[in-house]
Amino acid sequence: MKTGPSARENQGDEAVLLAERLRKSYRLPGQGASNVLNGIDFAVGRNETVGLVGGSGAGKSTIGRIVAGLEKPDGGRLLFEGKDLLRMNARERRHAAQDIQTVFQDPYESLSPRMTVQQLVAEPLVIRGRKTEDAEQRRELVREALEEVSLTAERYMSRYPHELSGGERQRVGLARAFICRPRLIVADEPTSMLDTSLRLELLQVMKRLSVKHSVSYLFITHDIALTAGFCDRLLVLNCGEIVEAGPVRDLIARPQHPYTQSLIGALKELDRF
Ligand SMILES: Nc1ncnc2c1ncn2[C@@H]1O[C@H](COP(=O)(O)OP(=O)(O)OP(=O)(O)O)[C@@H](O)[C@H]1O
Repeated sequence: MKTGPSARENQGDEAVLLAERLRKSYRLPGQGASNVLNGIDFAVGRNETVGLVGGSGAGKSTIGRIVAGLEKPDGGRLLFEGKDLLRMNARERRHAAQDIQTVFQDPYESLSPRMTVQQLVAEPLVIRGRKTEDAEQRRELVREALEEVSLTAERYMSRYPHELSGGERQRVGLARAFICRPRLIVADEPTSMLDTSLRLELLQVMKRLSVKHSVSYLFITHDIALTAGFCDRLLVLNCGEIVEAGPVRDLIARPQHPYTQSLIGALKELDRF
């Protein structure tokens, strides 16, 4: 296991995503710049689920937004399958965006209330502008995508987001993410609005789909307990630096950095509660 701010694992060759020296700061009116990411390095391997853990304000979602193309870093490199996402032209970036999908914490925010489930799940195909499918073929792909997340197509296709439970909405979000067969999914706290049993169910569906479709996840969470059975590897982010990185079981069993030790310690305290 490697610790320290420069902990970059030797995954460059097979990495789906490779971040090098990523920097980001925000400037608020009347205040100086605040450094959120201080030159971080990490990799996500092919078919790998990498957990990104850390406390509130550590910079986790900032990383997620940068990888998803929703925000630009101030510096560094971000290679997706060997190509630098930060140096692509608009057309290349749009193309890459289809291979990198997102699932967010709040499905209310990410699903348009005016679209039916059928339209929502089909939308990425429409955006992609695939000429190969007609409306009937698209409907069939939506049906398959819904069945894959264990939603019966007939029951759900014509519903609107407000007619779904929180867990169902997150499954629709997953179906939307998977329908274009991405290679990487950034999942930012996808389960945090669900209760414990729904949380586990959603993680099981996510795991099943990633194995079936060979997808890698960058799984962002403040809850290290969730990562134990779900992630292959963990990155621990504290104050804009990756302070520790390694296989999830090793890292939880033998945390090296004091910050990781405090996260694991809090977990054990909770168990005793
Ligand atoms: N658009 C913005 N303008 C100014 N500051 C921002 C902006 N977005 C994020 N920040 C600040 O950057 C820091 C990191 O935010 P980020 O959302 O990445 O943290 P996080 O680790 O995801 O936290 P949480 O677990 O609470 O969601 C925070 O201090 C936040 O206030």
